[in-house]
Amino acid sequence: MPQSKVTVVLRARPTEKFASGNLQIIDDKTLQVRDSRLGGHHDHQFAFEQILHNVTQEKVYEVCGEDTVGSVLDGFNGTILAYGQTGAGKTFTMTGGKENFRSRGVIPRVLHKLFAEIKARMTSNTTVRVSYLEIYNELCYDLLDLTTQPSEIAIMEDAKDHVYIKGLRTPVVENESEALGLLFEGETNRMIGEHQLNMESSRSHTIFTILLETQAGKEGDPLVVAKLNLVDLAGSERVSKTKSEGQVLKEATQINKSLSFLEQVIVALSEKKRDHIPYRSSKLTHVLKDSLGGNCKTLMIACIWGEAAQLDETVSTCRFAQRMRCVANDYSINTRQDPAALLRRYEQEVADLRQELALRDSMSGRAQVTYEPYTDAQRAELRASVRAFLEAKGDPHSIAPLQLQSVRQMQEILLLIKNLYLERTAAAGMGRSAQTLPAAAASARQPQPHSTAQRPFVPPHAGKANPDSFVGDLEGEEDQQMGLGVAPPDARPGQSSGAAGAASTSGREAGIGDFVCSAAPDTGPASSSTPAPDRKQAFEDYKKGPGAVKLQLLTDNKAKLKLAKRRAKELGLSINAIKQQMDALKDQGTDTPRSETQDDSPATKDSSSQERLRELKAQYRDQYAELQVVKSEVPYTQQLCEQCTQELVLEFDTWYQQQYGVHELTGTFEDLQASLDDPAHIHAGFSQGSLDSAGLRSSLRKPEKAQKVATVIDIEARAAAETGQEDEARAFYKAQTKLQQRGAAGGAAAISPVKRKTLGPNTTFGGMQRGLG
Ligand SMILES: Nc1ncnc2c1ncn2[C@@H]1O[C@H](COP(=O)(O)OP(=O)(O)OP(=O)(O)O)[C@@H](O)[C@H]1O
Repeated sequence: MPQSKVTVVLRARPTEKFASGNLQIIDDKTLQVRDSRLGGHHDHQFAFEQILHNVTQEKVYEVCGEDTVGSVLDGFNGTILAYGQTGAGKTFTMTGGKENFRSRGVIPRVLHKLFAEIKARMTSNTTVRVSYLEIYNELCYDLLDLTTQPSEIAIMEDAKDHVYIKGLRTPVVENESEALGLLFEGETNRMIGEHQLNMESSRSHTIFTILLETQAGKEGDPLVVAKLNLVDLAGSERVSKTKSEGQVLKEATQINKSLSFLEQVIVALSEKKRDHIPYRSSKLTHVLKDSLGGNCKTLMIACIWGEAAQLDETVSTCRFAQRMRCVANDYSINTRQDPAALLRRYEQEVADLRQELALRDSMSGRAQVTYEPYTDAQRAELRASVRAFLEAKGDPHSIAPLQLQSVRQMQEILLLIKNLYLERTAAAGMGRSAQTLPAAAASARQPQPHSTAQRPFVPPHAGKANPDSFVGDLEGEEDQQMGLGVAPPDARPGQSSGAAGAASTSGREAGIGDFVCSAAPDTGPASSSTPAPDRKQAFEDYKKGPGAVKLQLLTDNKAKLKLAKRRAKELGLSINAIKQQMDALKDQGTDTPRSETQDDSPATKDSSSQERLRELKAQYRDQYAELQVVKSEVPYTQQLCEQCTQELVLEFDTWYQQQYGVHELTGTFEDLQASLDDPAHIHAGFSQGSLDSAGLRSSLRKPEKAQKVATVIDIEARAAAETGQEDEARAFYKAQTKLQQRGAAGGAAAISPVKRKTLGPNTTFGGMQRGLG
């Protein structure tokens, strides 16, 4: 498998205060950082695949994006990842300025190139899907569908340990403009906040994924599949500089924490002897597992802000970048078999071959030959022929042979003959045993305790078998279909199938048809003849004995889950009530005409209302923050409950089988699960009256930027039309206009095309008020 190290490119955000005394770009691959603040000089040299300073968005795309598109279309996974301190230009690099065609970032340019390339390749049939994941405060959100709950989104791994995300929408996009539309829509749904270093700081990590499936060969051939992750990480921040407080501070803590997990993974990957890589320590590292040390070509854009005041952050970004350069990825073309297409192809092949066969048969006068499975009537007819053949007296060479017509018919004949042979051998063997060991032969007809593996072959009417008379006994054997009457290996008393079971109790004369390869009845475990108790009953006993510890764990987890749900419900109700009070206060403020005759003066009333409103806002904020925490506990605990239940049932089944020598379980998982579930607790989800998370998130988003986003009809987009970028500009402009129209038509109800501000003093509470109002 080819291997390559992660490519790392440095991009410096333009600034008038570039610290040229500290930062020296030695050549287009080397940056020297001189830190003289601690007295003396500390020089660090950092190497990159390329340094991009004062370059256009187009140049960034050429260096970082262009090759990736071709490679993804060839079936290699790709990742482009922007990393760096807050405000260093990650979002600008990846998405770019939405209002401005010229400043569009890597993602829109990749989309353009991708569709242009698909069109140019023509030979293949490619399906493009996109998804947009946001990881905010360690919870996953679908930026293309805010109604999806974080608990419905799960990071999974397939049989080959490749990561995929369950529960995330992955709509098919037919063209560039549709894909851009989803990108812009997702962008407006991102969580952003405001602090000292960035007025629109991304408070979450986002991954825009393009999934490709190409049918390169004929139907049924493996599909070439690949995914391209375009990652905009939240920026690391020093809260002393950003002056974050409240919710923004909490977010910063989460962001820094998840970036340090990312760093731990990178450190582990760059150490050759490490065999455990802690991918599962955070959602971000788990989602990026394929991109970091996996099957993927990965490129990182390290974004820096080259001012003296940001020197520490620049050094730490460069250090991280150096570690990243040591990470090696293996990559190979990915293929996937589409079972439905393969089936369609085989069906077609079978149909073609049948037609061919029918044509050949009719040309050679064999029109009556059938290739379908034998019916009972056909089988009876064949049996009669075989019988006639076997019973015919005289010189075997002069007997008229059976007319062979098809492979299927030959198989039927061989099965008939094999069955007769087996029965005859068995009958002969029993005849001998009966002479030497009469007691053993007699006991073989009795139920014996033994393990399935040691079960002897027991003809039920051994003593009566007459090897010479078997042909006549073919009659009445229809039901068994030549040995299909074999009793299942774990047949229990009264369950032996076909003639074997019946014959063992009937005492009628033995017939050849009765001699089937039947196991003797299974009466219990290898070591004991105790019959197995009912599985459900046994489960009850198990829960009091060997399963007691696990059951206790399950009970504890269920109690925790119940508590968390109850608290979430209380908080939901309380938040709703607070909101109603806030609305009422606001209405009073605007609707009630003020009267001079009232006891309290308007000024006093006004200030007490303001005071009350402030209190309510504070309560709202605190309870909302608590609700977030409580709600993140629910899916986790629920998962623990489900895991405990599963383990308890599986461990019980193993125990039950060993204890009672049972080989095949009669009940289902659900039978036993039902006795553990309290459906009201486990599956109820959030109760009515509580706010669901999507509802709550939506209620906090506001339609503030939709107009701005698309009212700017970009002159450059039109200019581009004259400079050969017409298609690209048109797609970009179309996607923006669509978003604008949806925003204008839906207002607050069409909540998706809005930008959302999170709570917190730095983001101004007015943002939240507008969202609620
Ligand atoms: N190369 C650039 N050219 C012009 N403007 C830029 C450039 N890089 C960044 N900016 C501007 O700097 C500001 C911050 O950039 P951006 O939001 O992309 O930073 P970020 O690294 O994503 O920050 P955060 O981590 O806080 O989200 C934006 O106003 C952006 O337009």
